[in-house]
Amino acid sequence: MDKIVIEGGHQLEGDIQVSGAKNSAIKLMAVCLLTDELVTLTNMPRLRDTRSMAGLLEHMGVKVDAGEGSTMTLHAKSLTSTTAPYDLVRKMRASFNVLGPTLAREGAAKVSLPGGCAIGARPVDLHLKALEALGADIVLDEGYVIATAKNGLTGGEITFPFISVGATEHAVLAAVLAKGTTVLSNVAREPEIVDLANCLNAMGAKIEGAGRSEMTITGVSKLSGVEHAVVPDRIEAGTYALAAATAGGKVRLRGIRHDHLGSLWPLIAQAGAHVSMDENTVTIERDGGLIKPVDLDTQAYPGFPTDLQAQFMALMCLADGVSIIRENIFENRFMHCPELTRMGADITVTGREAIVRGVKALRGAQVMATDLRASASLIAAGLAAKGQTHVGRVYHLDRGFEHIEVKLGQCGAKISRVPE
Ligand SMILES: CC(=O)N[C@H]1[C@@H](OP(=O)(O)OP(=O)(O)OC[C@H]2O[C@@H](n3ccc(=O)[nH]c3=O)[C@H](O)[C@@H]2O)O[C@H](CO)[C@@H](O)[C@@H]1O
Ligand SMILES: C=C(OP(=O)(O)O)C(=O)O
Repeated sequence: MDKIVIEGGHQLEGDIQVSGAKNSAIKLMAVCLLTDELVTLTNMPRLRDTRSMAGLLEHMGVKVDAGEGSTMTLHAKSLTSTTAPYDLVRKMRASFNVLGPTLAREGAAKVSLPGGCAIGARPVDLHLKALEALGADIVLDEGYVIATAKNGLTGGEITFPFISVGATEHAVLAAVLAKGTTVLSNVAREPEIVDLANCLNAMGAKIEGAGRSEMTITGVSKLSGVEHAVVPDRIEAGTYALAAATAGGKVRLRGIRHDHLGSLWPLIAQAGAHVSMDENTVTIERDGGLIKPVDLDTQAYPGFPTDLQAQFMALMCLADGVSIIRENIFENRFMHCPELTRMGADITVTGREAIVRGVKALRGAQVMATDLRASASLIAAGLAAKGQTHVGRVYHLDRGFEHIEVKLGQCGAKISRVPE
């Protein structure tokens, strides 16, 4: 397995092109199960997660062509299997979302309970309740969800008790081909949900309200093929913005939707970095002045994303004072704290809160990536630290960041990937 080695203490200077969003791309890939026509996705990131999803879809009979660049075609002319086995689903959470579309198309599906980042218990009860509300019969057997809908799915009313991105997407993916109208209340409003709805609507679906708390879906009997560009990755963009603020320097992010990170920019500015933007770029600049402490509270969109919490913490480790970071979405998403502590950070975690007492400098150390975004926080800390940092278990990183060492290297970071 590879590790990332960083020689810290070099400011970042340059441009970074933001890729398509991993968390949209993998759900958009599942869309192909809803049509026997060709689905072409452009601005696709090349990631371990998109490869895993492609592997699962191929197992089900989908012809996937990932080509060389950022275009992927998927053709589910007919399905050869309605089973998504454990070995293919355990690698990532979103693969579970093949259940709804397969059920909608074939009337039956058997899908392993999912894996994904170990950041909490992450049950799928809301997904299953949503599918049941659409008429699915569901049993759990030996780690698999076995779902049937002999007469097809029918529209229903679903009020989610709390916001879930995955369950919202899953309900949408199932309801588009259901008979009748589905009303979804208290849904997630993330840009990735809007991206999914835009793609499905371009295929002939009738989805209203994406990006708002209530969505209405009028089922259609058939969806056509589509060509759709994946929305820019707001989490990747936010990660590089925070890395620039942490390491210092000036980085211009290209191909970004800055309106998707409305909760981040004021906090970066409050921390002491200068943020400027035009239509498709955002520039982050910090000249080495003091980093100010900023408190943070993760929330569902449009609140501050949990997927940037670890990276923001890396910045706060170097603040001139104390900040309190509260994680409201996942109950176990502070595993980067002991690793940052190995680099000299002063962090106390109590339940869902981390108290970060800023230190004057971080020191390079051997650290371990515990999950995807935690890995990125360790890299940002390593860029700012004195000396060498070795980040192990980079397979987490490869799930969701396209060529991170190349993109940072182009901005002057001394970063390389070496066999462990
Ligand atoms: C592949 C993908 O897009 N992953 C993202 C998605 O994950 P994911 O879709 O898994 O996250 P959810 O929004 O569903 O999870 C929110 C909370 O709801 C809980 N929950 C969820 C479903 C359910 O059936 N029961 C239940 O209790 C979860 O354990 C968690 O505590 O949204 C998260 C929140 O923005 C992001 O951090 C992840 O990067
Ligand atoms: C938690 C994440 O991914 P997953 O939901 O696939 O584990 C993430 O993208 O930060």
